[in-house]
Amino acid sequence: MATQSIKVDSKEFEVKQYDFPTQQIPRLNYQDPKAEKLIENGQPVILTGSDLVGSAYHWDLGYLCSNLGSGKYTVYSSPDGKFKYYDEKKLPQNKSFKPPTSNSEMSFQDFASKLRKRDSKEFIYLQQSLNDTVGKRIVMDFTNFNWGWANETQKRNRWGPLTSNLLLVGMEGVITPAHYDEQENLFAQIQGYKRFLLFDPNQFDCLYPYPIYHPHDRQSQVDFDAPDLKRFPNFANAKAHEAIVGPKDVLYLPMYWWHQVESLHGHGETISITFWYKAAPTVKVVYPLNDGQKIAIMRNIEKMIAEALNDNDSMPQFMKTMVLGRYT
Ligand SMILES: O=C(O)C(=O)C[C@H](CCCc1ccccc1)C(=O)O
Ligand SMILES: [Zn+2]
Repeated sequence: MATQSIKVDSKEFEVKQYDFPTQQIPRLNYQDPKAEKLIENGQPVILTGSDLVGSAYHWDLGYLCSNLGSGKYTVYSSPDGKFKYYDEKKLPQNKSFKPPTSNSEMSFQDFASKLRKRDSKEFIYLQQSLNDTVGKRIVMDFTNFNWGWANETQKRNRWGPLTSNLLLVGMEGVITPAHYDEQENLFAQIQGYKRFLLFDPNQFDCLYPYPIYHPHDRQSQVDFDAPDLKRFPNFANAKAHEAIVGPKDVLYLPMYWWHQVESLHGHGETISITFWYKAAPTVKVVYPLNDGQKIAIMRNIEKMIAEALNDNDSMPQFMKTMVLGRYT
């Protein structure tokens, strides 16, 4: 695997090299009017100085072990370090689907001891929404997040309600392959370094998401390590943005923006917390539509066709009949 070293803020990072060009995402103080403008326009930006999770900067494996209580945490395991998300609710309609990762519930202490055992060939990744089973010190840290700024940002951009805070603790080298989410996201980094490869929603036709009824809905079908340009020719035109986030950074990750997330080697396990917000309700449709709105329309149409046909196997032929030779 070809790697390249990139410098960010006088720090050097060894990162995997892919076939597409990348350009850096701006890194601005959270109170900079330029940063607020970017968020308003749904453009990604790395925010410094917000202390959004300042009360969690001291979270490390040891502290979490002693303060997360004995609750169970969902830990994913992958043989190749890739953790392509899949929707378990769609497994019944996809009998032949083989999940690429396994997951199990374990105490944080068990997870931490698995992490420390260097010999384990498997990669593991803890992904758990913060709930009330955590110890009271964690609850206190959580209540001391910079909610003033978070709530003000949510209001100013007319985002919907905060839906969840996901605690992510990953081994060095774990990768969440390219996908998009349907929520606005303030991604707070606490320990370690994560490289985000971001793609504008208008790159939808370069990234070939799975069909909507597939467990990997919203994930790209393209294997970035070995892209199949026969099946996915337009991937050759993909253009990425890149953001390396470290401790105390917050990345504003706009809804519908594609992202691949890599926990970088040489800086220890990564600890992150997501702040996912529902989309701003569309009060009045304004033309021309933006790319996110077009993706929402495509998803609704795919859902309606799948429902109307009531037979996913006939969907490919139906879609080709509708488009090929007619809308080309
Ligand atoms: O914050 C984001 O949006 C990310 O993709 C962060 C990513 C883990 C996300 C795990 C996940 C993906 C889909 C549904 C629920 C959970 C990482 O940091 O590795
Ligand atoms: Zn995501």
